[in-house]
Amino acid sequence: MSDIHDPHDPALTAQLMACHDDSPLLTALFDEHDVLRYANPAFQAAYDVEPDGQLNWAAIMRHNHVTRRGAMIETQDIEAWIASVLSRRGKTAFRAFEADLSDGRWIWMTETLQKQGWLLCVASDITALRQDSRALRQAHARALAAAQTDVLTALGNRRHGLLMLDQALLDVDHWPLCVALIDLDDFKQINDQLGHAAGDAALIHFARQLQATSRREDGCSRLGGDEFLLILPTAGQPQAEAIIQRLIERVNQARPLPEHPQMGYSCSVGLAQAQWGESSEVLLSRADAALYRAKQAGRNRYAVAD
Ligand SMILES: Nc1nc2c(ncn2[C@@H]2O[C@H](COP(=O)(O)OP(=O)(O)OP(=O)(O)O)[C@@H](O)[C@H]2O)c(=O)[nH]1
Repeated sequence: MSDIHDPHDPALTAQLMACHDDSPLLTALFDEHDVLRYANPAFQAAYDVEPDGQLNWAAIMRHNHVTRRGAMIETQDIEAWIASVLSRRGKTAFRAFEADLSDGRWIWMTETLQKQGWLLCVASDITALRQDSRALRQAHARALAAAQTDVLTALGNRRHGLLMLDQALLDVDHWPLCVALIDLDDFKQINDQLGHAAGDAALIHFARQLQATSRREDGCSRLGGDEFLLILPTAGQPQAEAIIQRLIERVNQARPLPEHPQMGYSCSVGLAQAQWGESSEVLLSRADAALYRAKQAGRNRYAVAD
């Protein structure tokens, strides 16, 4: 039999790469740390980027924002914009959306999550499609994103977090699955002593630490007030504990308010590993009981649910 169907055939691989090189489709591959590992010439030209084995997606977006090339990003706060997109990027097996490029093109981007955590991005130029329904579609996409986003921190909001949890509990590919309920310690004091705006700044700061510490596939959301939910797919208890430990240490070292360089803060965490068939309500109530124990034990620590 001919080996033309052998996916490991080097000749076939070379042919496939040549196709990508010549293709008008924008194709890129990001690894599990969201570092760009491959981009075909169409993608490189569109996003003004060259893979160097270090550049991650967020850095590409910051560069695009500053230079006004590549992705069209209309925001006053690029970090909030990045946080908001990261709360959706790479969280589901497949996602597709429209996006504008600064050169005036309009693309249909698809993101396909590979089993090992790499993200395949393929986009086609849809500028020529009918413009009349475009505004409506964009408004719809914006409304959908807003409905999922916490206004203050730009993380997923409560509704989005709970929806992601329900989906994760049903997806066998996400198991083992852990969740962490996180609550800032004595947060009321920050508000009382330094004012509500300082409290807001601390909440935003914490949201950034949470995203920076977690993996791309993890779901970060703000449930309300100073309480956050971290969904950890494909993480057993030891891995989840390591991530939470890193988060607690990172927060301990942080000084969130430049105008109050002495002020630190901390958080407490209730960690629970999901059991097959368990509802999100029961899982969260176990995590909540663990969080309560962490608070009782002196705060600035995590406790694991029974
Ligand atoms: N600045 C600010 N404060 C908020 C916001 N939402 C809720 N809060 C405040 O967050 C505080 C939450 O306090 P609690 O979690 O009950 O208690 P705590 O002081 O953190 O103490 P422990 O949780 O027991 O460690 C309350 O004072 C709320 O008013 C917000 O969006 N911005």
